[in-house]
Amino acid sequence: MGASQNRAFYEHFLTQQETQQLLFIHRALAVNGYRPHVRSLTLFDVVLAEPRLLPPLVHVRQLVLDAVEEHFDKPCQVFVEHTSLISWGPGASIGWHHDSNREYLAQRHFSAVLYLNSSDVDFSGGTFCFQSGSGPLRIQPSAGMLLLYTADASNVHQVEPVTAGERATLTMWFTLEQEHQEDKKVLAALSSPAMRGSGLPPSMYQQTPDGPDIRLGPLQQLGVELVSQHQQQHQHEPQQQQHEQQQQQHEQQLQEQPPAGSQQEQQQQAQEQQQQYALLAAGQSSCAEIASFSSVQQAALVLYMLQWKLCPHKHPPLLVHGNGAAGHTQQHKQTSGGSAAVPMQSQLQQPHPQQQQLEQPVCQAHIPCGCYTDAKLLGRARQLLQEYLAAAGEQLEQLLPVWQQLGALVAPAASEQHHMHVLADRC
Ligand SMILES: O=C(O)CCC(=O)C(=O)O
Ligand SMILES: [Fe+2]
Repeated sequence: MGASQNRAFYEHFLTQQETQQLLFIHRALAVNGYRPHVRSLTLFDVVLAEPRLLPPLVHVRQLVLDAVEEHFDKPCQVFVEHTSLISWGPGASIGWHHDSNREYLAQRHFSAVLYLNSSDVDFSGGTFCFQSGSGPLRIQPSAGMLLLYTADASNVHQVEPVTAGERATLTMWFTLEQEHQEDKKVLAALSSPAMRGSGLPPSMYQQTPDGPDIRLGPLQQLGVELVSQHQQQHQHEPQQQQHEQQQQQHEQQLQEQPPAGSQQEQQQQAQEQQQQYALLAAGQSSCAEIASFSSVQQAALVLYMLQWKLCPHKHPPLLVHGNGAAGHTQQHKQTSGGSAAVPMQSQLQQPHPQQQQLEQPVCQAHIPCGCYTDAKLLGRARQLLQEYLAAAGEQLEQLLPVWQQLGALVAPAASEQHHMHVLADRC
């Protein structure tokens, strides 16, 4: 990876298989684009034209978002503003500009260009250049390479004309302003009166307190759905009693806690705690509640885990159980090649007394997928785990069963685990 504060590039961000999938989607669906010699396909187009092709695109979109948040050090603060698969034919070019140089583009804070094919192999020309004091910094596109830069005037750039062949990219912009996020725009457009039918079926997105989120749509394909506890109570009356008990326990816990901040803060906290999610295994006669969450942040951890199931290499996360001792972790690192274990216990500054008494082993997340570099993966997983654990706080003892159940959901059957390790070794 090459990097400076306001730009970075990763040479092999995607595998050949991933780039091929995106190229296929582009070739299957792209239409003549917004400029001469350009063909383009937005996320909106894919949702509309062939939603079955969404998962590989949504998967890569999430990888790029993770990379942006990590490189620009904005964990969980960045929203995708626009996603397009774009190809340029002979004659296409763009002169010197930066990506937020119009009033209607002011919400764009970061840009990402993911190259899906290579110059001098698939096309000629099409060199990307950053303006710099000592003369242009020239970047030759190569398949799987990701370029990140801030969209402001510190990154004036151009693309030289393509002279032969077709130059293909996944181009994305990102915003820090939630109201400009793509998911909401796509859903609003799809639900507008101008569209025939009644808009995008809710099975293709999920509602969260932050609004509809199209990224969660693929959960359906995993046989899992995320519902609010409120919905669940109404859909599954027999479970109501149990939930009422849980809620009472929560309220009791809240009352027992020493006063923290103003009454208003406490009320807000209580409200947040009530905004719970349950992750349900779909298609079961009685919905199996797998976990409940007090914030989207925590749900994100679970989704993050589940997204691994969409990995084209089929490397889901493995949840391994150990005693949390360094020796175990080390041994695991050695046997699993480049992948890494995340010792959850070490994230805790003050282990909960009940946790110390636990006879049960502490869960460790072991995520072997080679799509991520270890550093990126670890950074993201650590951050999410930290947030999860901080939020779990007093409820830590509830965490273990949650992870165990999640493990059953996302990890392969025991017989497949050896195979997974073999795959992980090759990453
Ligand atoms: O395709 C590229 O390499 C960059 C394109 C670009 O600068 C833009 O679309 O604003
Ligand atoms: Fe640009």
